[in-house]
Amino acid sequence: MNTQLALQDAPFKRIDGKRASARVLSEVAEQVKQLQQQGAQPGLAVVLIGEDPASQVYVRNKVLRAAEVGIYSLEHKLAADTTQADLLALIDSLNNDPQIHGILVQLPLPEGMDETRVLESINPLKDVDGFHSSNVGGLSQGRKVLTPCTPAGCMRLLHDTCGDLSGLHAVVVGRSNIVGKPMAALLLQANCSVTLVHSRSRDIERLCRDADILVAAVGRPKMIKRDWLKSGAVVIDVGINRIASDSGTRLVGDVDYEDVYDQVAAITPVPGGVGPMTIAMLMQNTLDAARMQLSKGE
Ligand SMILES: Nc1nc2c(c(=O)[nH]1)N[C@@H](CN(C=O)c1ccc(C(=O)N[C@@H](CCC(=O)O)C(=O)O)cc1)CN2
Repeated sequence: MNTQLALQDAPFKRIDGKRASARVLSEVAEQVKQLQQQGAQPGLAVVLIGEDPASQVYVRNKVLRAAEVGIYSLEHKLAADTTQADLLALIDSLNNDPQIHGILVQLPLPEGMDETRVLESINPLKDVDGFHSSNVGGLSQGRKVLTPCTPAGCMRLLHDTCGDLSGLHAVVVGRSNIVGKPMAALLLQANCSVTLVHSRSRDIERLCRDADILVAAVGRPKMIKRDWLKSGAVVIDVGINRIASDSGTRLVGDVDYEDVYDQVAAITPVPGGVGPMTIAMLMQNTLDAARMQLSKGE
Protein backbone atom coordinates (compact mmCIF):
# COMPACT_ATOMS: atom_id res chain seq x y z
CA MET A 1 0.00 0.00 0.00
CA ASN A 2 1.14 3.52 -0.70
CA THR A 3 1.63 4.86 2.80
CA GLN A 4 2.44 8.37 1.60
CA LEU A 5 -0.90 10.11 2.04
CA ALA A 6 -2.28 12.24 -0.76
CA LEU A 7 -3.03 15.36 1.21
CA GLN A 8 -6.10 17.33 0.24
CA ASP A 9 -5.55 21.04 -0.46
CA ALA A 10 -3.13 21.07 2.47
CA PRO A 11 -0.18 23.28 1.61
CA PHE A 12 0.65 23.62 5.30
CA LYS A 13 1.75 20.93 7.69
CA ARG A 14 0.01 22.62 10.59
CA ILE A 15 -3.67 21.69 10.57
CA ASP A 16 -5.48 24.87 11.55
CA GLY A 17 -8.38 23.93 13.86
CA LYS A 18 -9.40 27.56 14.37
CA ARG A 19 -9.90 28.06 10.66
CA ALA A 20 -11.70 24.73 10.21
CA SER A 21 -13.98 25.43 13.19
CA ALA A 22 -14.84 28.87 11.77
CA ARG A 23 -15.95 27.12 8.56
CA VAL A 24 -18.16 24.67 10.49
CA LEU A 25 -19.68 27.53 12.51
CA SER A 26 -20.47 29.54 9.41
CA GLU A 27 -22.15 26.49 7.77
CA VAL A 28 -24.19 25.94 10.94
CA ALA A 29 -25.17 29.64 11.11
CA GLU A 30 -26.41 29.48 7.51
CA GLN A 31 -28.51 26.38 8.23
CA VAL A 32 -29.90 27.83 11.46
CA LYS A 33 -31.01 30.88 9.44
CA GLN A 34 -32.90 28.59 7.06
CA LEU A 35 -34.63 26.84 10.00
CA GLN A 36 -35.55 30.22 11.48
CA GLN A 37 -37.16 31.20 8.18
CA GLN A 38 -39.40 28.15 8.66
CA GLY A 39 -40.30 29.44 12.14
CA ALA A 40 -38.07 27.06 14.13
CA GLN A 41 -35.30 27.92 16.59
CA PRO A 42 -32.75 25.33 17.82
CA GLY A 43 -32.20 25.48 21.59
CA LEU A 44 -29.29 24.25 23.74
CA ALA A 45 -29.11 23.86 27.54
CA VAL A 46 -25.63 23.74 29.08
CA VAL A 47 -25.38 22.51 32.67
CA LEU A 48 -22.30 23.23 34.79
CA ILE A 49 -21.95 21.83 38.31
CA GLY A 50 -19.26 23.32 40.52
CA GLU A 51 -16.47 25.79 39.87
CA ASP A 52 -13.78 23.98 37.89
CA PRO A 53 -12.00 26.91 36.15
CA ALA A 54 -11.39 25.11 32.83
CA SER A 55 -15.01 23.90 32.70
CA GLN A 56 -16.21 27.47 33.34
CA VAL A 57 -14.22 28.66 30.31
CA TYR A 58 -15.52 25.86 28.07
CA VAL A 59 -19.13 26.49 29.11
CA ARG A 60 -18.79 30.25 28.56
CA ASN A 61 -17.39 29.57 25.08
CA LYS A 62 -20.22 27.15 24.27
CA VAL A 63 -22.81 29.80 25.16
CA LEU A 64 -20.93 32.47 23.17
CA ARG A 65 -20.62 30.26 20.06
CA ALA A 66 -24.32 29.36 20.30
CA ALA A 67 -25.26 33.05 20.26
CA GLU A 68 -22.95 33.65 17.27
CA VAL A 69 -24.65 30.97 15.14
CA GLY A 70 -28.18 31.91 16.20
CA ILE A 71 -28.84 28.99 18.58
CA TYR A 72 -30.93 29.89 21.64
CA SER A 73 -29.00 28.78 24.73
CA LEU A 74 -29.64 28.48 28.45
CA GLU A 75 -26.82 28.13 30.98
CA HIS A 76 -27.60 26.34 34.25
CA LYS A 77 -24.90 26.90 36.87
CA LEU A 78 -25.32 24.63 39.87
CA ALA A 79 -23.36 24.74 43.13
CA ALA A 80 -20.72 22.04 43.72
CA ASP A 81 -22.82 20.59 46.56
CA THR A 82 -25.94 20.16 44.39
CA THR A 83 -27.44 16.73 44.99
CA GLN A 84 -27.63 14.19 42.20
CA ALA A 85 -31.41 14.09 42.69
CA ASP A 86 -31.62 17.84 41.99
CA LEU A 87 -29.46 17.46 38.88
CA LEU A 88 -31.64 14.59 37.63
CA ALA A 89 -34.76 16.71 38.26
CA LEU A 90 -33.27 19.55 36.17
CA ILE A 91 -32.41 17.14 33.33
CA ASP A 92 -35.94 15.74 33.47
CA SER A 93 -37.41 19.23 33.07
CA LEU A 94 -35.05 19.95 30.13
CA ASN A 95 -36.00 16.61 28.54
CA ASN A 96 -39.61 17.86 28.59
CA ASP A 97 -38.91 21.44 27.45
CA PRO A 98 -39.95 21.81 23.78
CA GLN A 99 -37.67 24.86 23.34
CA ILE A 100 -34.59 22.77 24.21
CA HIS A 101 -33.28 20.37 21.55
CA GLY A 102 -29.83 19.76 23.02
CA ILE A 103 -28.73 19.08 26.61
CA LEU A 104 -25.09 19.06 27.64
CA VAL A 105 -23.80 18.34 31.15
CA GLN A 106 -20.23 19.60 31.40
CA LEU A 107 -17.70 16.96 32.54
CA PRO A 108 -16.04 16.17 34.85
CA LEU A 109 -18.86 16.02 37.43
CA PRO A 110 -18.06 16.74 41.09
CA GLU A 111 -16.86 13.71 43.04
CA GLY A 112 -19.65 11.52 44.34
CA MET A 113 -21.96 11.95 41.35
CA ASP A 114 -22.67 8.90 39.24
CA GLU A 115 -21.64 9.98 35.72
CA THR A 116 -23.31 7.03 33.99
CA ARG A 117 -26.61 7.57 35.84
CA VAL A 118 -26.56 11.30 34.96
CA LEU A 119 -25.70 10.83 31.26
CA GLU A 120 -28.24 8.02 30.85
CA SER A 121 -31.00 10.33 32.15
CA ILE A 122 -30.69 12.62 29.09
CA ASN A 123 -33.18 11.94 26.30
CA PRO A 124 -30.97 10.32 23.59
CA LEU A 125 -32.53 12.60 20.95
CA LYS A 126 -31.30 15.63 22.96
CA ASP A 127 -27.92 14.06 23.84
CA VAL A 128 -25.72 16.49 21.87
CA ASP A 129 -22.60 15.03 23.52
CA GLY A 130 -23.41 11.59 22.08
CA PHE A 131 -22.56 9.93 25.41
CA HIS A 132 -25.90 8.12 26.01
CA SER A 133 -25.60 4.33 25.60
CA SER A 134 -28.22 4.35 22.87
CA ASN A 135 -26.08 6.78 20.80
CA VAL A 136 -22.87 4.90 21.68
CA GLY A 137 -24.51 1.65 20.49
CA GLY A 138 -25.84 3.34 17.33
CA LEU A 139 -22.37 4.66 16.52
CA SER A 140 -20.79 1.23 16.91
CA GLN A 141 -23.42 -0.15 14.49
CA GLY A 142 -22.73 2.61 11.97
CA ARG A 143 -26.18 4.23 12.39
CA LYS A 144 -26.60 7.99 11.98
CA VAL A 145 -26.73 9.16 15.60
CA LEU A 146 -25.52 12.10 17.66
CA THR A 147 -21.75 11.60 17.86
CA PRO A 148 -19.26 12.82 20.51
CA CYS A 149 -18.02 16.28 19.52
CA THR A 150 -14.24 15.88 19.84
CA PRO A 151 -13.98 12.71 17.71
CA ALA A 152 -16.43 14.20 15.19
CA GLY A 153 -14.17 17.28 15.00
CA CYS A 154 -11.08 15.09 14.49
CA MET A 155 -12.83 13.30 11.61
CA ARG A 156 -13.66 16.60 9.99
CA LEU A 157 -10.00 17.68 10.21
CA LEU A 158 -8.85 14.33 8.81
CA HIS A 159 -11.25 14.47 5.86
CA ASP A 160 -10.26 18.09 5.15
CA THR A 161 -6.59 17.07 5.23
CA CYS A 162 -6.54 13.62 3.60
CA GLY A 163 -9.84 13.31 1.72
CA ASP A 164 -10.83 9.63 1.53
CA LEU A 165 -9.43 7.62 4.44
CA SER A 166 -10.31 4.17 3.04
CA GLY A 167 -7.68 1.51 3.59
CA LEU A 168 -5.43 3.64 5.79
CA HIS A 169 -4.09 2.28 9.06
CA ALA A 170 -5.26 4.47 11.95
CA VAL A 171 -3.83 4.07 15.43
CA VAL A 172 -5.77 5.62 18.34
CA VAL A 173 -3.78 6.05 21.54
CA GLY A 174 -6.16 6.07 24.54
CA ARG A 175 -9.45 4.28 25.21
CA SER A 176 -11.64 6.85 26.98
CA ASN A 177 -15.40 6.83 26.43
CA ILE A 178 -15.31 10.49 25.37
CA VAL A 179 -12.57 10.25 22.73
CA GLY A 180 -10.65 6.99 22.20
CA LYS A 181 -13.53 4.53 21.75
CA PRO A 182 -15.82 6.74 19.60
CA MET A 183 -12.78 7.85 17.55
CA ALA A 184 -11.98 4.21 16.75
CA ALA A 185 -15.62 3.61 15.74
CA LEU A 186 -15.65 6.66 13.42
CA LEU A 187 -12.36 5.69 11.77
CA LEU A 188 -13.72 2.19 11.18
CA GLN A 189 -16.86 3.71 9.65
CA ALA A 190 -14.52 5.65 7.31
CA ASN A 191 -13.02 2.30 6.19
CA CYS A 192 -9.71 2.58 8.05
CA SER A 193 -7.98 -0.41 9.60
CA VAL A 194 -8.02 0.61 13.25
CA THR A 195 -5.69 -0.25 16.12
CA LEU A 196 -6.61 1.04 19.58
CA VAL A 197 -3.68 1.10 21.98
CA HIS A 198 -3.75 1.85 25.71
CA SER A 199 -1.72 1.71 28.92
CA ARG A 200 -1.65 -2.10 28.92
CA SER A 201 -0.69 -2.48 25.23
CA ARG A 202 2.65 -4.15 24.60
CA ASP A 203 5.20 -2.32 22.46
CA ILE A 204 3.07 0.78 21.86
CA GLU A 205 5.87 2.49 19.96
CA ARG A 206 6.05 -0.29 17.36
CA LEU A 207 2.26 -0.19 16.92
CA CYS A 208 2.33 3.60 16.50
CA ARG A 209 5.15 3.40 13.94
CA ASP A 210 2.79 1.49 11.65
CA ALA A 211 0.18 4.31 11.63
CA ASP A 212 -0.73 6.30 8.53
CA ILE A 213 -2.98 8.31 10.87
CA LEU A 214 -2.23 8.64 14.57
CA VAL A 215 -4.77 10.09 17.03
CA ALA A 216 -3.33 10.78 20.48
CA ALA A 217 -5.78 11.07 23.39
CA VAL A 218 -4.04 9.93 26.55
CA GLY A 219 -3.51 13.10 28.60
CA ARG A 220 0.28 12.64 28.96
CA PRO A 221 2.29 15.73 27.96
CA LYS A 222 4.56 15.23 24.91
CA MET A 223 4.48 11.44 25.25
CA ILE A 224 4.70 10.74 21.52
CA LYS A 225 8.13 11.38 20.03
CA ARG A 226 9.58 11.43 16.54
CA ASP A 227 10.75 7.81 16.58
CA TRP A 228 7.19 6.63 17.36
CA LEU A 229 6.01 7.82 13.94
CA LYS A 230 6.66 6.72 10.39
CA SER A 231 7.66 9.37 7.92
CA GLY A 232 4.62 11.07 6.36
CA ALA A 233 2.08 10.14 9.06
CA VAL A 234 -0.85 12.48 9.76
CA VAL A 235 -1.15 13.27 13.47
CA ILE A 236 -4.20 14.47 15.39
CA ASP A 237 -3.34 15.55 18.93
CA VAL A 238 -6.33 15.60 21.29
CA GLY A 239 -4.26 16.11 24.46
CA ILE A 240 -4.70 19.33 26.40
CA ASN A 241 -2.08 19.29 29.17
CA ARG A 242 -1.20 22.30 31.30
CA ILE A 243 2.50 22.33 32.21
CA ALA A 244 4.62 24.79 34.18
CA SER A 245 6.54 27.36 32.12
CA ASP A 246 8.65 30.47 32.75
CA SER A 247 5.55 32.65 32.49
CA GLY A 248 3.21 30.45 34.60
CA THR A 249 1.60 27.57 32.73
CA ARG A 250 1.25 26.66 29.07
CA LEU A 251 -0.73 24.09 27.09
CA VAL A 252 0.94 21.17 25.33
CA GLY A 253 -0.46 18.11 23.61
CA ASP A 254 0.23 14.40 23.98
CA VAL A 255 2.60 14.66 20.99
CA ASP A 256 5.97 16.41 21.17
CA TYR A 257 5.11 18.85 18.34
CA GLU A 258 8.58 20.30 17.77
CA ASP A 259 10.25 16.88 17.92
CA VAL A 260 7.93 15.21 15.38
CA TYR A 261 7.35 18.16 13.03
CA ASP A 262 9.89 17.13 10.36
CA GLN A 263 8.73 13.52 10.45
CA VAL A 264 5.00 14.07 9.74
CA ALA A 265 2.94 15.07 6.71
CA ALA A 266 0.48 17.10 8.80
CA ILE A 267 -0.23 17.70 12.49
CA THR A 268 -2.67 19.59 14.72
CA PRO A 269 -1.11 22.07 17.15
CA VAL A 270 -2.12 22.48 20.80
CA PRO A 271 -3.72 24.93 21.34
CA GLY A 272 -5.52 25.77 18.10
CA GLY A 273 -6.04 22.27 16.71
CA VAL A 274 -8.72 19.88 17.91
CA GLY A 275 -9.97 22.05 20.83
CA PRO A 276 -11.88 24.66 18.80
CA MET A 277 -13.49 21.86 16.72
CA THR A 278 -15.13 20.40 19.85
CA ILE A 279 -17.36 23.43 20.33
CA ALA A 280 -18.05 23.86 16.61
CA MET A 281 -19.24 20.24 16.36
CA LEU A 282 -21.46 20.80 19.42
CA MET A 283 -23.25 23.51 17.43
CA GLN A 284 -23.57 21.10 14.48
CA ASN A 285 -24.99 18.41 16.81
CA THR A 286 -27.49 20.86 18.30
CA LEU A 287 -28.69 21.79 14.82
CA ASP A 288 -28.94 18.08 13.85
CA ALA A 289 -30.82 17.29 17.10
CA ALA A 290 -33.27 20.15 16.46
CA ARG A 291 -33.90 18.94 12.91
CA MET A 292 -34.46 15.34 14.10
CA GLN A 293 -36.91 16.45 16.79
CA LEU A 294 -38.75 18.92 14.56
CA SER A 295 -39.16 16.26 11.85
CA LYS A 296 -40.64 13.91 14.46
CA GLY A 297 -43.01 16.67 15.63
CA GLU A 298 -41.45 16.73 19.11
N1 LIG B 1 -19.87 17.34 28.37
C1 LIG B 1 -18.60 17.44 27.91
N2 LIG B 1 -17.60 17.65 28.77
C2 LIG B 1 -16.32 17.74 28.29
C3 LIG B 1 -16.06 17.65 26.90
C4 LIG B 1 -17.14 17.41 26.03
O1 LIG B 1 -16.98 17.26 24.79
N3 LIG B 1 -18.40 17.32 26.56
N4 LIG B 1 -14.77 17.87 26.41
C5 LIG B 1 -13.75 18.42 27.28
C6 LIG B 1 -13.73 19.91 27.42
N5 LIG B 1 -14.16 20.71 26.26
C7 LIG B 1 -15.47 20.83 26.03
O2 LIG B 1 -16.32 20.64 26.82
C8 LIG B 1 -13.24 21.50 25.51
C9 LIG B 1 -11.89 21.39 25.70
C10 LIG B 1 -11.00 22.25 25.02
C11 LIG B 1 -11.47 23.21 24.13
C12 LIG B 1 -10.57 24.18 23.45
O3 LIG B 1 -11.03 24.97 22.66
N6 LIG B 1 -9.28 24.17 23.77
C13 LIG B 1 -8.37 25.18 23.28
C14 LIG B 1 -7.50 25.63 24.44
C15 LIG B 1 -8.34 26.27 25.52
C16 LIG B 1 -7.55 26.58 26.79
O4 LIG B 1 -6.77 27.52 26.75
O5 LIG B 1 -7.78 25.90 27.79
C17 LIG B 1 -7.46 24.60 22.20
O6 LIG B 1 -7.14 23.40 22.28
O7 LIG B 1 -7.08 25.35 21.32
C18 LIG B 1 -12.83 23.29 23.93
C19 LIG B 1 -13.70 22.46 24.62
C20 LIG B 1 -13.94 17.86 28.70
N7 LIG B 1 -15.29 17.97 29.14
